[in-house]
Amino acid sequence: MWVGVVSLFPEMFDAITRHGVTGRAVSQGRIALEFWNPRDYASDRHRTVDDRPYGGGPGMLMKVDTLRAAIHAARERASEATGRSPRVVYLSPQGRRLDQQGVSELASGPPLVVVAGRYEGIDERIVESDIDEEWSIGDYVLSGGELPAMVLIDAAARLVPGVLGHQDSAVEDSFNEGLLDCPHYTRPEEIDGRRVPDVLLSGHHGEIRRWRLKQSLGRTWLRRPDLLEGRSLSAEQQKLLEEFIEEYAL
Ligand SMILES: Nc1nonc1C(=O)N[C@@H]1CC[C@H](O)C1
Repeated sequence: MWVGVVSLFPEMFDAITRHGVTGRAVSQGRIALEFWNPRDYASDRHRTVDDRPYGGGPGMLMKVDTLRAAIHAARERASEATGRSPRVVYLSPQGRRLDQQGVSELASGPPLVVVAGRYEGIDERIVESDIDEEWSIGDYVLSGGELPAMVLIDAAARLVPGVLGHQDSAVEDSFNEGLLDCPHYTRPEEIDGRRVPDVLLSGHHGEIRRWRLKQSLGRTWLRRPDLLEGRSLSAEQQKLLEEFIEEYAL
């Protein structure tokens, strides 16, 4: 997976390029990240990358010419590196809310150029002319688009074949089945009197699978019933959820 990143702080992305699952994927060449910093396109002595908003008010916007130059350079490189025109996405609270479905769509589409805003954001005319899609990681305001960009890239990278050591762990992740994840346990068998559920010590893989699915369904029912709305459950899933609800009511 190739991703172009437009950011004033490319060094922030060390968090995903040098650590963990994504860092390994980069070192193995399964993921390639390339960076364009608008500051490199500044021609003035102070290498200005921000500008004042028309209409006044607090805060600044990203300067148009340096941002556009960086986006255009990233677009060109995307086509050169992948042979396909990129999808340019901008992270902002005004965007479509990112969820696993959205991650899957983005990961399976054209190569991505991810634009990370700073200050109060970017000129609307750039959104109209240079941005293909606007995405949000949630209803809160951050200092920059770099963390949202890393969230998106990390989630997309996990879907690239071979990135996860044990491919199933992607499937068992929350939201891959559209359900919340089941509880997980590791050594020791008891912590302050709290024991690991016996089924997980039984070695009965079929029972363990059913227990985990039941817990996922039950947790989703308790914590995120919206995820179950309009969702058709298999006969097994329906039975397990009904069992969970009965036990919960006791
Ligand atoms: N929530 C979010 N999901 O994606 N991006 C954000 C976000 O808060 N962006 C900041 C707004 C102004 C600053 O430029 C960056």
